[in-house]
Order: sequence, then C-alpha cells, then structure tokens
Amino acid sequence: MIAANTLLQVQNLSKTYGATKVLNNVSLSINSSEVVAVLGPNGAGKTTLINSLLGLCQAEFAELQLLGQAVTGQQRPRELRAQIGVMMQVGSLNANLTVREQLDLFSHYYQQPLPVDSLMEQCDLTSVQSQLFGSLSGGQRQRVLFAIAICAQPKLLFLDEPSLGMDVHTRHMMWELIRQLRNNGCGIVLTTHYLDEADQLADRIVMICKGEVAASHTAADFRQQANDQGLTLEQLYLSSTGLPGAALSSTGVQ
Ligand SMILES: Nc1ncnc2c1ncn2[C@@H]1O[C@H](COP(=O)(O)OP(=O)(O)OP(=O)(O)O)[C@@H](O)[C@H]1O
Repeated sequence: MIAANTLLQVQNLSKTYGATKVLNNVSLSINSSEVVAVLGPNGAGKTTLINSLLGLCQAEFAELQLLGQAVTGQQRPRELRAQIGVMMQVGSLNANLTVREQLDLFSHYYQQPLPVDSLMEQCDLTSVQSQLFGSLSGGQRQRVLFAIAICAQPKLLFLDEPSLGMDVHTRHMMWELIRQLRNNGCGIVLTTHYLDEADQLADRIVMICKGEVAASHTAADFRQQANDQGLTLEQLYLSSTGLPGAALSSTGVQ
C-alpha cells in the first residue's frame, strides 16, 4: 500500500549489461511536490536508472508504480507517458527544425500543453525562436530540451543533468521554474554533479555509487551533517562515496 501522494515507487530495480550489473536492487520513491536529487560519480548508474524507470531500457524490478499505476516490463501506457516530462539528450532532436517548430511539434503530442509563446518566454527562447536547433549554442539547446520536458505541465518530471553547459543566469531561471513546478505538485527527479544545484533545489538527496544506493537523506539532514562535521557539502559527498578525493578534501585541500 503506497501513500496517495506517492508519484513513483520502485523496489529492487536491477539492470545488467552483458555480464556487468550496472544497478543492483535500487529502491526509490518520489512524492508530489518533492525534488529528489540523484548524485553519484560518472558511471554510477544515474542515467540508466532514469531510462529503466521510463521503460527506455529493459530492467528487472520487484515493483514499479508510476502515478499510482503498477507497471511491468518495459511498457509505459500512453496516458502515463502524457503526464511524465523528460529532459532528453541533445542528439534526440532534429537539428533542422527551428526552436518554435520543435516546441510546436512536441506540444501537439499533449492535450493541455502550455502555449508555445509563453513557454518560450519562460525559458528565454523567444529571441532564438526562428533559429535552427542545430545552430544553437550548447546552453540554448539545453533550454529547448528543458522547455520540451515541461511543455505538458507534467505531474512527474525527470531531469538528467539539466544544467550542463548552462550559464549562471539560465541555471537560475531553470531553478525558479523547477521550484514553481514543485509548488504546483510536480514530483521531480534530478541528476546532477553540482552540489550547489542539489542544495538549492532538493528536498531529498539520494547518492548512487557503483549501481547501489549508498545514502539517502533529506536535504536538511545532509546540510546538518555537513555543519556538524565542519565540512562543505562537497566534502561530505566525497566522504559518503568513499571515492578518491575524499581524503584530500577532508583535510581541507580542495
Ligand atoms: N548501452 C550500454 N551498454 C553497456 N554498458 C552501458 C550502456 N549504457 C550504460 N552503460 C554502462 O553503465 C554504467 C552506468 O552508466 P550511466 O550512464 O547510467 O552512468 P551515470 O551515473 O549516468 O554517469 P554520468 O554521471 O557519467 O552521466 C556505466 O559503466 C556505463 O558504461
């Protein structure tokens, strides 16, 4: 029995590529109006976890509920997909469509999309609306991908390293939009390598290391632990993962 405000619950998710176990018995839940930041070193399994939850790759799990609906295998029914936003990778969009054409195209998949003009304004894309996607800078492309992820006003949103390559102004704009979505009830799973981003946005921090959940804390507990131990969040993160860098960092060498 899961709580009424639980948007995602997965138990014991495992994924193997060939003989390699990339995720091992990962369990996770996300509530409405909650931002969960998933942290972990390169290759830890963060993207694989998102892809597995979305059914973009085959994985094994004891139980998976999305928006209150039990799902099995790789299938995610259309009505579920319509309520889930995903920030995709850059290569997944047609380089020869303009920004407006991309947003028009994706908006047409949904029943109640945000008006494209307002979406462009919110994501600071109005001035580049006639430019081909392939001609945009890295940060501008990220903004388009973010706009597509939120265009259907999703109940559950997956953001995989959303601020990669974004300038400071754009990052802050996106953070504000993420907070607004959360305040409207959206549950958000965010992977990031930036501790300040997790600190700014997350209600809960989940650390994945070598395919396993190494730690899971409320963001408030994580900050408190750092304070109690006289460490920065980055130092506490490094010592939690037990990876090289932790020893130097805890002696104050950055
Ligand atoms: N299609 C694939 N075939 C084989 N191995 C894969 C495949 N996709 C991912 N992997 C491996 O799975 C592991 C987890 O990769 P994943 O992309 O999930 O890591 P990540 O935590 O998102 O890393 P990063 O922070 O670098 O983005 C890595 O060792 C990667 O090499």
